[in-house]
Amino acid sequence: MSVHSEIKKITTETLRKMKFDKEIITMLTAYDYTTAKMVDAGGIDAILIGDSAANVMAGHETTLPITLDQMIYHTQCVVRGVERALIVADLPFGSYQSNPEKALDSAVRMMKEGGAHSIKIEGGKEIQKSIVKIINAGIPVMGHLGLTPQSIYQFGTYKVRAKEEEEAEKLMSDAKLLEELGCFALVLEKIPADLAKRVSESISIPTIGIGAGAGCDGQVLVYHDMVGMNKDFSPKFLRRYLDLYTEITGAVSSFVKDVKTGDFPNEKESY
Ligand SMILES: Nc1nc(=O)c2c([nH]1)NC[C@@H]1CN(c3ccc(C(=O)N[C@@H](CCC(=O)O)C(=O)O)cc3)CN21
Ligand SMILES: CC(C)C(=O)C(=O)O
Ligand SMILES: [Mg+2]
Repeated sequence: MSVHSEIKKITTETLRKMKFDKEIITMLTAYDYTTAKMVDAGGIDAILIGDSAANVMAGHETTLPITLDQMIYHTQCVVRGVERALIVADLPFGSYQSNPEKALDSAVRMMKEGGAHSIKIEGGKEIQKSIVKIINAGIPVMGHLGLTPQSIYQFGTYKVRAKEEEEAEKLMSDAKLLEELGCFALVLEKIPADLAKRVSESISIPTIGIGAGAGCDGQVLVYHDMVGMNKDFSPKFLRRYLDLYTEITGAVSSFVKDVKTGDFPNEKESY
């Protein structure tokens, strides 16, 4: 890496400053080199190698089956495509919940083998010791509260979280705890907009929302959802910027037609 790098890299400190300057933070997922390159070139601030790879890459029903080895592989692919964005990698289900030592081992592997710049883990007070252990090793941690998909079998549904006062209060105190522990940012997933706004105003670290309204310090979406590759995922919080499902199936059927009719390859496309 050149010392005289032309590109200004985004760091956890950059995100902190963005909140201070009231500049809204953007994050998208990526799981592979080619996509990461495009997302980075589009000017995104942070790229998340989400455990949503279990869904959009592997076709699983939930995020639970993806392994640490698989997440490391996706992270390695993304890292090769990124020049500017901050790289955040999800620690998958089972790689940090059992004890702080295991959590640190998983985080270290994600940094050392994966090449991530930071890791994200789901939960608050329950995983406090693990968060401290990881941060003490010099690894930046992004928190994740609200709808935490690794706990889906406990929740039972993907409905909005923290609508009731009790859960909202726990979320607020977890958010303050994550700030105190030294997390550099925090994802808020599928919670009422007014709660997300109150949380964002109550802590100094940036909040990045998904289905958490405009009061957050940043917004994140799953790449495949926002480019319209996912036909069967239409939550209210999603904005689709392309209809790639239609575009790509159309392109495939044109290729099929051109080949079957003998139109492709033509003379110019042959040697
Ligand atoms: N493709 C994809 N996009 C995501 O945003 C995403 C994943 N996968 N996988 C991991 C988590 C799971 N997430 C989810 C999952 C479901 C809903 C959701 O709103 N589902 C239903 C409503 C469920 C209900 O009300 O019971 C919907 O409206 O589609 C939202 C976020 C967000 N993450
Ligand atoms: C939805 C985002 C925040 C996530 O955790 C993921 O993509 O796995
Ligand atoms: Mg995730």
